[in-house]
Amino acid sequence: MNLIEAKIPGLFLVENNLLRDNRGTFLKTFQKSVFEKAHSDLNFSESYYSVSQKDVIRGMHFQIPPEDHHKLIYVPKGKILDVVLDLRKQSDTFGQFESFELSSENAKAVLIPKGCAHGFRSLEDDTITIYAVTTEYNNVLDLGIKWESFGFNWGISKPIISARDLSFPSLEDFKNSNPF
Ligand SMILES: Cc1cn([C@H]2C[C@H](O)[C@@H](COP(=O)(O)OP(=O)(O)O[C@H]3O[C@H](C)C(=O)[C@H](O)[C@H]3O)O2)c(=O)[nH]c1=O
Repeated sequence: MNLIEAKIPGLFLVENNLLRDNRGTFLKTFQKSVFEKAHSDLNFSESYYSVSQKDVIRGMHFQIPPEDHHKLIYVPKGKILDVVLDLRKQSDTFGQFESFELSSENAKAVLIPKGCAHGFRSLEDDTITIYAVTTEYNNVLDLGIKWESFGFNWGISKPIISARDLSFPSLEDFKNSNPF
């Protein structure tokens, strides 16, 4: 398990060791002694997963203070194009994004810091995405940025996307109320 810091400070690509034998595969998704080198306050409060058909886009999501959270993302089945957007006004990479291909085959994960928006495009049917977060869900503080408003090329113009995600403000409009 190896954490590689990305261009966005506090964002890490996690390279995992996928073990295979005649029964199938085994992969460790979290190890405190390794992850605490990245974030000392990494205490996960809850975890959930979604199943997505090809060309679903979920995002861009985040929770605002006091319930903002770090987020660990991995894909035990299928493949996603994972996207992270830095919303921290004081960050050198404010407004910048990074993307990673996560799949059951490459066994990679992404550790996302507080103050960043997260989303992904599913690249295969029946893709399972697992999320672990360091605060519990709060439907009032769970907000978003519109998927096509910050300059990222998703490679698709008509994704399968929720009405809620379509209703999010653009990055430009969000700037007026940005709490990060
Ligand atoms: C997270 C959560 C959601 N919900 C409800 C809210 C909605 O009615 C429904 C689905 O939630 P949402 O549409 O936010 O799910 P996704 O669009 O898949 O969002 C997920 O994928 C993106 C990429 C992320 O980064 C989010 O952290 C993650 O929540 O479950 C709950 O009742 N409890 C919960 O803890």
